[in-house]
Amino acid sequence: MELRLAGVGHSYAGREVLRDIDLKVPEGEIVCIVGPSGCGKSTLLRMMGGLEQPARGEVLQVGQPPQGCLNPLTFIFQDFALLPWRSVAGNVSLVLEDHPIGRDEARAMVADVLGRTRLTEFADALPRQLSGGMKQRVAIARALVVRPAVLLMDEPLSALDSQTRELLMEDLVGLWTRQPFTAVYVTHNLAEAVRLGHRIVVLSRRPGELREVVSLDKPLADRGYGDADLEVTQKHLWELMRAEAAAADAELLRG
Ligand SMILES: Nc1ncnc2c1ncn2[C@@H]1O[C@H](COP(=O)(O)OP(=O)(O)OP(=O)(O)O)[C@@H](O)[C@H]1O
Repeated sequence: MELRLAGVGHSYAGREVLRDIDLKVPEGEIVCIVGPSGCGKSTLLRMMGGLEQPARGEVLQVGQPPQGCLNPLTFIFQDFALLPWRSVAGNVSLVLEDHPIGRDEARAMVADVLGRTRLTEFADALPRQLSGGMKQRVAIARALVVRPAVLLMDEPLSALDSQTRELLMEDLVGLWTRQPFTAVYVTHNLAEAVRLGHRIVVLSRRPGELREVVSLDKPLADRGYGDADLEVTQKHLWELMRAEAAAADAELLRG
């Protein structure tokens, strides 16, 4: 299944935050969204996930979700949102409880996803026994267990230290390489965008408009830390972002 946005725009209390966004999220690709603070990245993600309706334009779901999909549009947020009294396996299995799935099948699905996210040996641990990075891995496992059509990630690594972020980026690349998924990934971090994005969408300052879509052909598995090719793209993204930030500052001065 892919997502298509056509002429999406939105305002809050008369203040325009998004303008005329046309965008495609193709099946099996990770689309990163970057842009200056307050340009509407999270708002756009919420619209893609159906949490909010755009005032203008439309978000279309094209094609079928993958077989066995229990929740087509699944979010992963920055703050993990784990239940502290449930184990790792218990937090993951929670999202299966509202579905007509037998106990054995649910157990097999949880075991599979814990294996894929390298959490098997932590299945019985409680969230308080885990580091921030491990907690976010549990949140990723919980999102994957429902076999989403599109994973919607809002700065999932931004609360973590830089080493942990690096490890989790490797995890996401490994997960995608073994079993490609479709995702939208909102981030402030341009290094994350060039590591994870097949396409990187650059939004302008508010009201967020599509400034540029950068495609990166290099396979995710071949993109490494400090990769020279990626640095060229990262620099280009930074030039775009810097121009937007400077223009936003100038507008503030003009009132
Ligand atoms: N529910 C809401 N009601 C009113 N204004 C809102 C609401 N949600 C967001 N906004 C405003 O819309 C604008 C865009 O917000 P949004 O969080 O989408 O931007 P962002 O690009 O994700 O920001 P950041 O990079 O700082 O996380 C901001 O000015 C924000 O204050």
